[in-house]
Amino acid sequence: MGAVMRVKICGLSNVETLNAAVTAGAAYVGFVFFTKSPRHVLVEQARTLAQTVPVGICKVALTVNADDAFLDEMLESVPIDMLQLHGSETPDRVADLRTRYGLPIMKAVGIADADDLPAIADYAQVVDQLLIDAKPPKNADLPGGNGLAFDWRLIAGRRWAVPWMLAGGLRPDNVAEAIRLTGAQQVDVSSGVETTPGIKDEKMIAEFIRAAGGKNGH
Ligand SMILES: O=C(O)c1ccccc1N[C@@H]1O[C@H](COP(=O)(O)O)[C@@H](O)[C@H]1O
Repeated sequence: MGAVMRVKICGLSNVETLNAAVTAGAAYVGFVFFTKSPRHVLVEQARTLAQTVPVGICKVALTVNADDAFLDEMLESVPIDMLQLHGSETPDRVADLRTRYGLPIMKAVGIADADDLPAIADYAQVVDQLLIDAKPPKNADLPGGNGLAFDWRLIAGRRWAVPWMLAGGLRPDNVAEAIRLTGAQQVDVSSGVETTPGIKDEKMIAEFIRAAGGKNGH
């Protein structure tokens, strides 16, 4: 029997779409704590949402170069299972955060061409998981969540020392091909299941998880 595909739905900000992700079989649900993002949630809002997530589904907090004061406050209130670091956090900063909070860390690494690949192995030394995403365009407002894919052939057949997740421009109509080309066993989506930036669609969420072959093991 093949490995179970694990799907993360990121940028959930209301109970309806959170429930849709849970019901459709998401293994991870993500909350974005980045004020420039159309998916940004406040700490209180995330707390309310996170409290409804069944045990066994990983609740991920996405932050971008967050400082300790914010992380202390957020993690005090919100029952988070994993930190996703989506900024320019260095390997040393990642290692410090992992020790400070005792939570699994997933570091996003942006890929545009082959020169970006060594950073994946560098971060693999200090994280629990890697998130391999498209590098944002220069001057982009957001370091992720732009609906942009990279050339998946760049990572075809490659393996790293820790589990990894594929992200960037995935949609219900391309995720199966992305999985086939890269061998990913975990995939992450945000804008590909939205009607407009920040507005998730329950049907697209279910369609994406079905197309990816996702199950949460429940
Ligand atoms: O989703 C956001 O708004 C966001 C903001 C800041 C950093 C990362 C963000 N999203 C993450 O980006 C990737 C790819 O997203 P997309 O599917 O291409 O829209 C994904 O990991 C999101 O978690």
